[in-house]
This record gives sequence, structure tokens and C-alpha cells, in this order.
Amino acid sequence: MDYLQSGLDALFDAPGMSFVALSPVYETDPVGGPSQGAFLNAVVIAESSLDPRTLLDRALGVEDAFGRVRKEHWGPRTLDVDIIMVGSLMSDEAELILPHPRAHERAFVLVPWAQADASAVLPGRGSVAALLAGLDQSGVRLRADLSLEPPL
Ligand SMILES: Nc1ncnc2c1ncn2[C@@H]1O[C@H](COP(=O)(O)OP(=O)(O)OP(=O)(O)O)[C@@H](O)[C@H]1O
Ligand SMILES: Nc1nc2c(c(=O)[nH]1)N=C(CO)CN2
Repeated sequence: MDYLQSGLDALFDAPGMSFVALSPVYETDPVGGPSQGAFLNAVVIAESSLDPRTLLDRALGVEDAFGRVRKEHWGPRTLDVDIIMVGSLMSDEAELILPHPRAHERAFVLVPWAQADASAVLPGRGSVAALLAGLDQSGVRLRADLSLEPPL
């Protein structure tokens, strides 16, 4: 949980990022990868003047700074920052695919996102509420006892 708050603060601790909204924290069953414990997932919405590659570098830098240690694909890690979408941008460059290629099928992304923005739309896929209606959400549990503070 400390990694989530520290990562969130670090993401906004530089020019060009302005906070819009934050979801609650969810405990989520791991999707894919080796057998591992539950994840904590949350979604933050920002306005940014950074170009998307700079934003990605910022996200990867924050992962490094908070000691992401990972040996296996989709295996345990301390912090993972994914960019779900940037406005209506579409990109299929391997380094930055937009929107995120698996976001539409991930309840651990869409459940918190819908809480941060009830009218969220995933470009090319439709409304988050409609996507969620077709997904099993049983592996996504609200952790009302945990919450993130908006970044300063
Ligand atoms: N939308 C995106 N958000 C974050 N990283 C992305 C995105 N599109 C491509 N990447 C690339 O993916 C790499 C991270 O891959 P990694 O194997 O860590 O994915 P992951 O976060 O574990 O899994 P997943 O992509 O399924 O969420 C980054 O180095 C980055 O260049
Ligand atoms: N529950 C859950 N499962 C995952 C997650 C995640 O954030 N939460 N991230 C993954 C790769 O980024 C793969 N699987």
C-alpha cells in the first residue's frame, strides 16, 4: 500500500501533471502469471502537458524508484504503473500501446476506473460501464479500509 501512495505522489511530483480524480483501492485476484498473492489496484486520472512518451518514461521511472523487482512475466512486483489511455490517441508502437491493449478485458482496471469517472469511455471500445457489464467482477474487492490521498 505504501508503494501505491509513494508511486502516486512521485508521478505528480514534477511539472506537467495535474491531478483530476482517484479511485478507491481494490484487492484483486491475480490475472495470468504464476500463482501469487492478491494485487492492490487503483486508477488515477490526470491532465498532462507531457507528450505520451515522456509520460511513459515518468511511469517507468516511478516503477524503478519504488524497487520494482520482477523475474517472471506477470509475476509478483512491488509497483506497476500502466497507462490505460491518453485522450483519443491510438498507438501501436511496442513501447507504448494506446489504449492499453488489455484494459478492456480487465475488471481490475475497469472497476476502479468507473469509480473514478462514472462516464469513462475507453477509445475504440466504448463505455467502461458497458464493458464492465460483460465481465466477471468477482475477483475485484473494494478495500474500504485502505485509501489513497490525492497527490500534493
Ligand atoms: N499503455 C502502456 N502502459 C505501460 N507500458 C506499456 C504500455 N504499452 C506498452 N508498454 C510497454 O510495456 C512495458 C512493460 O511491460 P511489462 O511486461 O512490464 O507489462 P506488464 O505491466 O507486466 O503487463 P501488462 O502490459 O499486461 O499490464 C513497458 O516497458 C512499456 O514500454
Ligand atoms: N489482479 C491483477 N492481475 C494482474 C495485474 C494487476 O495489476 N492486477 N497486472 C498484470 C500485468 O500488468 C497481470 N495481472
